[in-house]
Amino acid sequence: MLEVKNLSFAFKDFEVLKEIELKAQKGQFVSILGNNGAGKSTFLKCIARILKPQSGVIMVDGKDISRFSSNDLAKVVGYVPQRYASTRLTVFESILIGRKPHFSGIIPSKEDLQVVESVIEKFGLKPLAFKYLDELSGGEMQKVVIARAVAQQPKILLLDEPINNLDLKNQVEVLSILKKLSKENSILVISVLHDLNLAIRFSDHFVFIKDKSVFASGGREIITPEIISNVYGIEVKVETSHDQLFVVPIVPTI
Ligand SMILES: Nc1ncnc2c1ncn2[C@@H]1O[C@H](COP(=O)(O)OP(=O)(O)OP(=O)(O)O)[C@@H](O)[C@H]1O
Repeated sequence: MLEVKNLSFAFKDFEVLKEIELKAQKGQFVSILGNNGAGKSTFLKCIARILKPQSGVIMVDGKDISRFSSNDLAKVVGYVPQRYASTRLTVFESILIGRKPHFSGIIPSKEDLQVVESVIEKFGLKPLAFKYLDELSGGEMQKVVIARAVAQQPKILLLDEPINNLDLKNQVEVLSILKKLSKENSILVISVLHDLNLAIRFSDHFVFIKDKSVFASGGREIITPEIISNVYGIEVKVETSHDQLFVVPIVPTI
């Protein structure tokens, strides 16, 4: 469904990504992993067409996304950035804007309103629906930004560190919603995550970026101490508990 071929990107002469390859299918939850500055956000921005790669091609269902109109792209790819500005909109209005690519005129349809209502419900945002965004906490705002991208109903949902402002309960809740969405609505979810253990818990596919390239890509079989130690430059153990894998950093006793 998504195929990234030979993608390279540089900021002027500073090369960030080199010959990146990725194939992913609808219904998958893919985690993009790697050190700070490895190029994870840059990779998502290339797929979202915010940045234009110097070479390579990004195909969705066999079509090159560089040829899509902005509106058609918004129906296919949703993007939740790492940082976002707050505006003087209510939570309801902000999520409704996510439906804009689907409007036939300037008035939202009954279906648009129903989607917004169900997304507000799903994210537990009903009590905040008519609050202004600049009155929200960091975590509440983060949920709204994700909810808006979900209301957009894209085929591919890109999220850049979607849980970094959230408490543990909300981290699990948001990742559970995204996981359910990927399975039930056959959406391809691609998320940059820093919490390896939550990434392992929720993802079907992992992409480790190191030295500008894909260092390893695959399922649970690539969650090994060798690969993780190599990518992050820290010694780790990988343990199994309750049928789940856990990455444990080996920290010298202080
Ligand atoms: N607008 C820009 N101009 C020049 N260099 C940039 C720009 N944005 C990012 N970079 C550089 O590109 C590299 C990759 O940045 P990117 O944000 O993609 O990394 P990341 O893996 O998402 O990092 P983090 O985990 O810290 O968010 C970094 O070295 C960064 O300094």
